[in-house]
Amino acid sequence: MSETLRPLQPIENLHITGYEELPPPDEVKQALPLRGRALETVLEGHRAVKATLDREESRLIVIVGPCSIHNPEEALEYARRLKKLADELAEDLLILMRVYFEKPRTSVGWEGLIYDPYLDGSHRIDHGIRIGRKLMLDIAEVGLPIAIEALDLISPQYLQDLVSWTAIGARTTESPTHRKLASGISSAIGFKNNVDGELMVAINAIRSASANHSFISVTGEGKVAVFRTEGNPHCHVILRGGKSPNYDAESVAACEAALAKAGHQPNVMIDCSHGNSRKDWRKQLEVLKAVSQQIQDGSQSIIGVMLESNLNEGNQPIPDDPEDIRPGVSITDPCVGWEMTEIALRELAAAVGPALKARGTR
Ligand SMILES: O=C[C@H](O)[C@H](O)COP(=O)(O)O
Ligand SMILES: C=C(OP(=O)(O)O)C(=O)O
Repeated sequence: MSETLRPLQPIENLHITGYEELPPPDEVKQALPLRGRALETVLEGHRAVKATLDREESRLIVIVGPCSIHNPEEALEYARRLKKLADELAEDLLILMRVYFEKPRTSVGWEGLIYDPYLDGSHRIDHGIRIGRKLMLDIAEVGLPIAIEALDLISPQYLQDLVSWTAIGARTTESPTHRKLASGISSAIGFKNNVDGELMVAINAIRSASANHSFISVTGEGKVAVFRTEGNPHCHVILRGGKSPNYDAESVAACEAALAKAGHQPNVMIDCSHGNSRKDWRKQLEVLKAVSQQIQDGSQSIIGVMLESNLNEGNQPIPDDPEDIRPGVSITDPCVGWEMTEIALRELAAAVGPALKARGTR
């Protein structure tokens, strides 16, 4: 299956062991088309998130779901449960599901469903893209808008039409190529502070992604091309903690001030996980409560929260035999289990609803 690159010069491809061609994005999209209810879900997701960032609507955006998805059936079961909850809380919360397929590792580790769908190091990216796209279509068909992290610079051509909100992660917020990509992405996009907790990289990322750029990518037909962008007008910050947490009112106010100084909208999302939870799922609930309290106390800049949640709580190392993976449990960062997720989001909606309504809209 894998072909070997024959070097033209003895200095080329010294460390490349082979390659496989992928079908062009349009071919995959034609085989797995976005239409009907799924298309309506994506469009409504785009509209509602942007309306919230533009302060035309005042619900709280909630990005909730597994740290990473490794089992499509379990992800769909999660989506069905979440859809019911999203409908129940729709007056106060705009709920999107985290459908994270590409994991940025600190050093090495499983890199997500797209990169290694069989969790065995075979890296069947050709299968991963199709499996991922099919699952995204199924989730959108259920009626839940989708949130992803854009990590790879080419895979958006295969998948991004299904996405209603995008994140650039802590390890790539400072990357010029990701900022350029973000400038051309159709959905609203959140930039995390970096892993050390440095905020200015996210503010600079917004400045960059709001501007026009040119970069190299592939077309739907699979041809290499120069893409020109006009800049993304719907960028915001995500505070995810770093060396220390940054979800407290003082950190949020500092972020608000930095955004205002840079001439950007004071739109801040809080990630309850990662550096803010010290990767302890119980602490995510504490962070969520503290953020809820800030909104009740009148915060105007917090437009959303992110929660890592799965069918079952906690996480697990990937066993040697993927058959031994415990069902519904994260194989990356620890997640809140479903029962606690329901309780926490119901409490959040009841607590912040009146304050959000009092915020008003333009
Ligand atoms: O969200 C997931 C992880 O925090 C991220 O991919 C880094 O994980 P790692 O430090 O375990 O590699
Ligand atoms: C990798 C993630 O987060 P961060 O970039 O904040 O580490 C994530 O949200 O899955």
